[in-house]
Amino acid sequence: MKYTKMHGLGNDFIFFTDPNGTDTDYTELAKQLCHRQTGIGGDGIIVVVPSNVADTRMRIINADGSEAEMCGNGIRCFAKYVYERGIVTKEKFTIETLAGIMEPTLTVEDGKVTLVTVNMGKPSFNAADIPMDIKADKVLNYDVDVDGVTYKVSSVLMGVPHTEVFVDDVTKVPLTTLGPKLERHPLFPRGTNVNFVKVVDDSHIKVRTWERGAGATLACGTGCCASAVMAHENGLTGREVDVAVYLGTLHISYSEDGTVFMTGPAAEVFETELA
Ligand SMILES: N[C@H](CCC[C@H](N)C(=O)O)C(=O)O
Repeated sequence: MKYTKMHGLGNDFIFFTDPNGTDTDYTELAKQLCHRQTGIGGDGIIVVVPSNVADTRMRIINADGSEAEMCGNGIRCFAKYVYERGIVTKEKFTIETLAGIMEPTLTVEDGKVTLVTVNMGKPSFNAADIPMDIKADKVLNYDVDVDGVTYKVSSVLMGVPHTEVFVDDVTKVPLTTLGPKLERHPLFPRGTNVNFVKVVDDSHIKVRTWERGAGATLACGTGCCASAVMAHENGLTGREVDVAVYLGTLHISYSEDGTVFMTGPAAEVFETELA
């Protein structure tokens, strides 16, 4: 089987195509391939499978084997992968995901995809959609207790569940201690990704993420979208925000009608054959 290693700002994935992969259980394969010592290494695997409702379909399985509904950095890489292999030949097309149909628009130079803008759809704010076990139309600055300490969180569904914690310095956040405790907090029946956010000014934020099913990652695309959306909903930024992560920046546009557009790079590292 041919595997391709790709990343979006360091959020890395192992890609392959499976024409018969519509219902395949990839749990064990994901754990095996994502292992950083005994496998290829990655935050997840991403599989190209057929779609009846879009030009193609993306399945994303986290390193722990759990399947996620969507992946922002992954879908930019997915768009590059399918275009450069001729699976899709248009520079604007549709991708079926468990979170709905997403629409990438490609920047192509000499046949190579150099930048991808994705229509990520609209966030869902109601606690029941996230899901979060409280009654709220929108979850802003909600008090959550973790080991006797109260944190103010803002949670949202941006394809996948995201919980925002606004901080003064993203280099001093309890990513690997508080991250997993919020990820699996009883308030979130399907878990949550956790983003620590520093607001720099009206159009710049910095984000560090602990991902559901993958742990601390170098970037999280849906997390950058969720962070920009909730920074605006908290009155802290405008609707056009550059989100800085370890290895670069995503531009998030949160339109007046609620639609979110994410623009950023996608990189192919290597391709290999494994038995
Ligand atoms: N770990 C996430 C899925 C991948 C999201 C992230 N890698 C992104 O770029 O959006 C979850 O289980 O919700």
